[in-house]
Amino acid sequence: MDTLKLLSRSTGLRKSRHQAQHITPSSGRPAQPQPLQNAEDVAKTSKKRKRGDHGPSSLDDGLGGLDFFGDATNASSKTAKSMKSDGVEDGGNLEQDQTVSSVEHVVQTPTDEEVRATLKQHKLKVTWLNPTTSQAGPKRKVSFGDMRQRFTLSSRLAGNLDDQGYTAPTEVQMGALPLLLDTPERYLGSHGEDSEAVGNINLLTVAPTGSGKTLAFMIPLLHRVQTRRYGDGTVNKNTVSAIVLAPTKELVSQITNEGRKLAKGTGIKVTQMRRGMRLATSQAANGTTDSATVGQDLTVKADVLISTPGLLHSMLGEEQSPANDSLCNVRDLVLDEADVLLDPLFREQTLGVWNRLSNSKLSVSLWSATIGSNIEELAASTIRDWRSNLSSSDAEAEPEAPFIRLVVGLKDSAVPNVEHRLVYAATEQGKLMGLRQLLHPASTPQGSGAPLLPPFLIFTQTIERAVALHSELLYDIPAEAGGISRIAVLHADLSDTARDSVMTRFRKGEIWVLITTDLLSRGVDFRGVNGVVNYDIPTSSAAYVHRVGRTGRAGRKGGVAVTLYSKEDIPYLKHVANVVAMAQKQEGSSSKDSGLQQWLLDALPKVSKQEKQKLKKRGIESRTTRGKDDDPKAARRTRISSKPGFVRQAENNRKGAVLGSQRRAQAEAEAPSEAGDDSDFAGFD
Ligand SMILES: Nc1ncnc2c1ncn2[C@@H]1O[C@H](COP(=O)(O)OP(=O)(O)OP(=O)(O)O)[C@@H](O)[C@H]1O
Repeated sequence: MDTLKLLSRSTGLRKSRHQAQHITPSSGRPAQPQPLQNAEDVAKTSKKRKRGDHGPSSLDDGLGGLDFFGDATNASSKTAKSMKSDGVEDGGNLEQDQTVSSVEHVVQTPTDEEVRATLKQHKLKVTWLNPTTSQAGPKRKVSFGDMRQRFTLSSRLAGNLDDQGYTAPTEVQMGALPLLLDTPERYLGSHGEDSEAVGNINLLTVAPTGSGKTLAFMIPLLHRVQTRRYGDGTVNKNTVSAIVLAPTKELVSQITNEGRKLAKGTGIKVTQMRRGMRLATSQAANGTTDSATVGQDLTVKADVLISTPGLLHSMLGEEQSPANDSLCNVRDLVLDEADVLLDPLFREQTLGVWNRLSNSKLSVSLWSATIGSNIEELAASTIRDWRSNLSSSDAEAEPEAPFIRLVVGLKDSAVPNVEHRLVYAATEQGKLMGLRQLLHPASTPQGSGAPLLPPFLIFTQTIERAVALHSELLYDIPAEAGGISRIAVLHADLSDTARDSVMTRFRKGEIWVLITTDLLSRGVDFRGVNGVVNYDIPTSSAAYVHRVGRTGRAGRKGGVAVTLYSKEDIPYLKHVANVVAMAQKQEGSSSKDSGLQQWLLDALPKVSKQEKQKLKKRGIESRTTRGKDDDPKAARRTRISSKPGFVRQAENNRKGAVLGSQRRAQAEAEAPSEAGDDSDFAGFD
């Protein structure tokens, strides 16, 4: 019996898209947004995914282990269920009204079948990654309503959830909250010295974009910080006790914002790390050392610190002595968009921060919509190495925390509630024309389909191309409708203030079309985005999943993702087409709906591993100016313009001629006055 195989992932059929098309994100949110929910279908369909994975029967086995929805009265619930069907208690002596009240009590406790159906419906799959761990599991029912009692959640935190309008947890929250809020002894089956303390586990979660991962890590994080501060008193006020790392400044400030809303009134300080900031050491925050240090301008006190890995790593590098370690009390580390944080781009900084954390009770959680096996291995080995660096007394005192993988829905797939369109535009100019057709509702829909409703995001491969596309489209929105103020560009070369301003205006709905790079492809939550245009094809399937995940969030329907591709992209189209095909399979539509014929999909070349890596690193070669300083012709080819080269050349010639004649005219105008200084001077009257 494998109690670890909690659930065989099923692929439920979606409703027809014709129904979905009428529901736009702006038309309101579903009562309970569940990105993968499709109750009636899931109950009917179940597919075996792997040989030896026996689907429902292995689930039966699994129920003996991990059971999120049952509670300790499971056995009595079964008895009561039989009472319900029989109408009498064992022996048949109970009065009818007593039977009814017992039944009413029991109805709230799901039966095994209901648990199985719910797990299947929400496509939850939890796997133990520690090979030796005992497989006894928690038996908890999760809902925001009863969470306060079950996990002794503070009334403030529960109230803040309520104030934000969060009533029911999404799938990832259903899966992750019991794991993170419960005590580890339930999993380990042992009772350590710290048995009443909030659990110490390492968790790796893969869940679709927009499925509510932020809340799934933020609620337990705040609860644990609060418990440590007020419950067991192991941490003092305003001593950094939890860290969240995210790859971009935009995501960091969004998470800070969410955290602050949830922590309102709890006394927990959620702080966004900024350039030049210093952290108060635990002694200073405590008031036991020189308070002048704390009083300095840039020294901040924080309980929860949210940062990009680069900023925090460089701050730690500047810390004078490890004795003043401001992070020695950190017991929670969250890596949001973990795959990118552990990618070579950010790896050094992320691991630099991770390895600097010295508290032996540290829990690490990793979150993303796409986590490959290489990242999973890296995380497991980092946890092992980190532990091996603990002092022997610390390592002995602290049992090894379980490392658990939670997968919600189909791993590494795009959200199915978005309409995916792949549009062949042949050339660069064709792409610009295709984009204009999407922009202008008056134009006849052709290849790229019906026009998009603003607001929408346009992704390009490089900053130069984002800037060029922005200037090309600047006058495409009529002045009467707001003109150039409706279209903006956001990239890493802009100042922090400019980036903040664009984000705020886009969130407010003042900007309708936002052109950007992959900077905004991850994590950023714009609630009403109706569409995403991949002006340049994404350079990996994960990049596609994250880009298109900016629409269709929290289960909203009506989002559209258009990918424009030219003949240069064809060799790389397969990785996008595969993700689209998988999303459509989940949604129940065919590949034809995306604009890509099956025969073409089959005929597309497979990209080699080296090519994939090169593509991920450099993008489509013809669109990058990097390394082309000596070749102005190649650099010119990366430009975006609707005009063919010969027209641009003719225009340049004309401009040159006009400029030349202006110069000549100016020279002539100046010449007589110089020459005539003496001759024309007629003296004073
Ligand atoms: N329980 C809930 N009920 C209703 N809405 C929710 C719930 N949980 C989260 N949301 C909403 O869902 C949206 C997406 O959440 P979030 O940004 O956490 O997604 P995510 O899984 O982190 O996505 P990504 O992978 O793109 O980072 C947010 O607008 C959030 O407010």
